[in-house]
Amino acid sequence: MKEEIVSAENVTLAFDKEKNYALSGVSFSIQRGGSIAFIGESGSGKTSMLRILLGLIEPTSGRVRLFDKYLDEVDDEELREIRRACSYIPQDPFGGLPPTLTALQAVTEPLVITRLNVKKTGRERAKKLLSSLGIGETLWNRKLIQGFSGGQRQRIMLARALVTDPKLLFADEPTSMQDASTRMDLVNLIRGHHRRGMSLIFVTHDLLLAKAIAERGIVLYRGHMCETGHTAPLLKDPLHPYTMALSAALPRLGKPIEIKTKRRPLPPHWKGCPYFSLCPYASDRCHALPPLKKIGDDRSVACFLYF
Ligand SMILES: Nc1ncnc2c1ncn2[C@@H]1O[C@H](COP(=O)(O)OP(=O)(O)OP(=O)(O)O)[C@@H](O)[C@H]1O
Repeated sequence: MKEEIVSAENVTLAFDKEKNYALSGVSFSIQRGGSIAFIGESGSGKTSMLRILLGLIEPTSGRVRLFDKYLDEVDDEELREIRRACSYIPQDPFGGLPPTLTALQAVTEPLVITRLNVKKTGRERAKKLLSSLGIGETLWNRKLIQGFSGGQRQRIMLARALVTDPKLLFADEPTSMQDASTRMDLVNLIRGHHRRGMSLIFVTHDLLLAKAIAERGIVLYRGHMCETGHTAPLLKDPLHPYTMALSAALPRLGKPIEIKTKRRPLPPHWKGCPYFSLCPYASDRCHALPPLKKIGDDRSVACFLYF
């Protein structure tokens, strides 16, 4: 059986004293070489989850284990060692790179920080990664990061993340500024590293992209897990009304699928289903919070339609 590389146990995160939760009871695990996508709209808690997994913020409750170590038990050196095995692509390409370096310097910098080979082979690897992402020789040496566009910076961030051959990649909407063709270059590069053993935690609002890149998905809505499972059935046969709405919103040929949503005001300190205010199937039962129910081998859904 494969080793578990990441696990989150009932993670919650509250940002204020009123206990408005950015995350509520999120649990999952990934085995070595596995991949998972967090899928959800803006504000659903995807980035907060990544930052907790990286040890950048502490959860209000719950625990995270990376490479068999609980993050709340490791000392600084152990945390540094864990981080050396990981790469993180933050969401913001404008804040995520040192502005006064050239592209090549920005990509080789992690090799210096992680004390990996920065000499010939490291530089060659950096150049190869940049070229494969359309940042050629004329750009990588001559131009400083501050002169690159958002989309180009995203590609440089990906090269910088992959140059150390990480065991685990955390990627937060890494293709959001790409057009359709360059997006596939990024996706294919990530997939190639994943096929060679890299584990992956990917954040996106796009169900289709989640399927292209990750084997499993967790659909988050207002910090709650609505549905989990393999990404292909999540897309093809969504069970939770929120996943249905995400799937229906995807561009497709022919007549668009219409999902009737209702808008109901939520009372303050609502403790029921987080999707209640928009759900076309909401009933009185949904004033309680539906637990995540296992449906089949690798599918769970938190909705009273399935109880
Ligand atoms: N530092 C903070 N202080 C207060 N609230 C915060 C803070 N960071 C995030 N939040 C809130 O937590 C919730 C989840 O935010 P998060 O950034 O994790 O969502 P997201 O799904 O990544 O959104 P996006 O796709 O827009 O980046 C949001 O309601 C957000 O306003």
